[in-house]
Amino acid sequence: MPVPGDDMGETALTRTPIPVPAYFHQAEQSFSLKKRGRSLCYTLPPRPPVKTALPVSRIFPNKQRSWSQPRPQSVSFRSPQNKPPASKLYDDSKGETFFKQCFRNICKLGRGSFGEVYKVQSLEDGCLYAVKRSVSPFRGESDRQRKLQEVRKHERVGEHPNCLRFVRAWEEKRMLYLQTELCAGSLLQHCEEVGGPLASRQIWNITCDLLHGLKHLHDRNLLHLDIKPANVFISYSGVCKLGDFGLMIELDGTDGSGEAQEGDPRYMAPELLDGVFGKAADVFSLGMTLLEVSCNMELPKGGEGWQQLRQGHLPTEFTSGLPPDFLKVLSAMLEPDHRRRATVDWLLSLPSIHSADRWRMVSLTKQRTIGKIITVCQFLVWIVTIVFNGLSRPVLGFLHYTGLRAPPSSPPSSPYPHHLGESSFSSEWDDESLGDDVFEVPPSPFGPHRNHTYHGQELLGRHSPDLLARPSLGSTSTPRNLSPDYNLRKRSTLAQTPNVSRISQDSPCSEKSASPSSSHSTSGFVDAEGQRSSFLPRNLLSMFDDACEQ
Ligand SMILES: Nc1ncnc2c1ncn2[C@@H]1O[C@H](COP(=O)(O)OP(=O)(O)OP(=O)(O)O)[C@@H](O)[C@H]1O
Ligand SMILES: [Mg+2]
Ligand SMILES: [Mg+2]
Repeated sequence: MPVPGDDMGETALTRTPIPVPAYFHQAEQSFSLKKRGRSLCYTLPPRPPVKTALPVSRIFPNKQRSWSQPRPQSVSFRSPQNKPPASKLYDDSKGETFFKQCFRNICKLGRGSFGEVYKVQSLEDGCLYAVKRSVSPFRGESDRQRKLQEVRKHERVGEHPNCLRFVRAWEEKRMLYLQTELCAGSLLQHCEEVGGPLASRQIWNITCDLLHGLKHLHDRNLLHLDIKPANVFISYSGVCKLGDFGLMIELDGTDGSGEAQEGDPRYMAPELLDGVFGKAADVFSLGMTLLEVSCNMELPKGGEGWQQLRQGHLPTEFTSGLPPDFLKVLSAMLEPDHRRRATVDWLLSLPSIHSADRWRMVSLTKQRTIGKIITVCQFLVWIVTIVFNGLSRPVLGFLHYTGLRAPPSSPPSSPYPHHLGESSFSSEWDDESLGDDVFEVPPSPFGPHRNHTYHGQELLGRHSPDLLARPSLGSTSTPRNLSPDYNLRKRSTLAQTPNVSRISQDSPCSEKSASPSSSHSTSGFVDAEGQRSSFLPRNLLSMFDDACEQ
């Protein structure tokens, strides 16, 4: 018997509400608070074994493809030309990789299913960046094309203050490298550090930032499809940015769902199960992200709790403490029916979001102004130190000459013996072998192997004491639980790292503006101590908190 359709061209059957199972109320118990210290490797499936060399066929002639050549090649879909990435520093005859010649590897920031992300310093401009290197070599041309798509997607996103900035990409020895702006960490890492629900001001700020970032994507007919706290990055000035565009699809008139993949099931919109890929799916994932960070709730990957959240039931034991305005926003984002779900434009037009946005603008402006004042003060202190040093030397020489002061027992060594070309991690980036363990993180100086040299941390400390304190992680998404002993050491280390007030700058690209001496300060905290101004160290992410509180 034909089923009568309604004016939306829908059958009555599709509108029938899904029956609620009798044992549904028990699902309430399936929600839990977030467990601390659980690393992402718990949730990721084991990676397939990687072949470290191209398969050699005895039947078909072994054609050398251009991308399997050892030379680096720039990857761009805007100007597709097979040419090496531009850098004055790169010398083809040296035999070292482009990465090794042009960057200093500081530490590992995190790891996802696609790549491992490293904090690096460009030896060309001195700025800090993040470089994501594909986790395994291209297995063939189709695998390569699939991986290269992330570059095309990044290029499509373009520039927006709430989207991670893409710098460039290149491929070398069957690996893809993506260079992006460096952020202080992911929202997931921030929440792990806070260890509880975020303050309401922070939540509003995150909501505003991410809605603006999402508007930028949706206005360009782009769907992110992988919005989650691990893919939201917090800049050094506390601005939230959408990143990891690996699953992004372009609607561009066509459905685009042919190539679409669902992201993390915890944040996935229900309609994706039916193959309906639309902007509403991103709004739902953003809603889930906000629910997680505002309630410190462990989102279910499946089961009753998963179903319940996708039927509009928000667990009241978690959401009861949320401000009513925010709860309204959350409910509109988590509307089960994608056709009735709020759009980004509608959300941005809400009075509550409007006023939160205004506060956000004011606090960011204030923060930037304070940052600039601190930078100017630092510069002045640096000038005064130089002038003082210049004057004190002849005076001390004179005193020594007149016998009033004893000479130093040994000549003072250069406090900054390290130069930019050096990398204590160079072996980590040894591309001769491309196996799984090539990118093992060097032991943290705070970890059990504290005797290891770890020059990179000093540089890290200059920009982000918070990251300095955060040990390098095998898996980014969830940082390790920090022991009280570790926190104590962290504090004392920070106290010895005087240049950290530089974090108040907007960009981690402060090497250029830094004093020449400080830009080479990788010899150790003790050396640096006597040389620098006495600014108090500031925790980067606490600036975010401060900005929120303002
Ligand atoms: N620009 C950056 N600044 C700081 N940290 C970063 C940056 N890019 C990545 N990270 C860290 O590395 C982690 C993994 O990065 P990313 O999400 O881009 O990798 P992925 O392999 O594409 O992950 P996924 O499995 O989600 O696809 C992030 O969660 C974050 O902790
Ligand atoms: Mg990711
Ligand atoms: Mg990804």
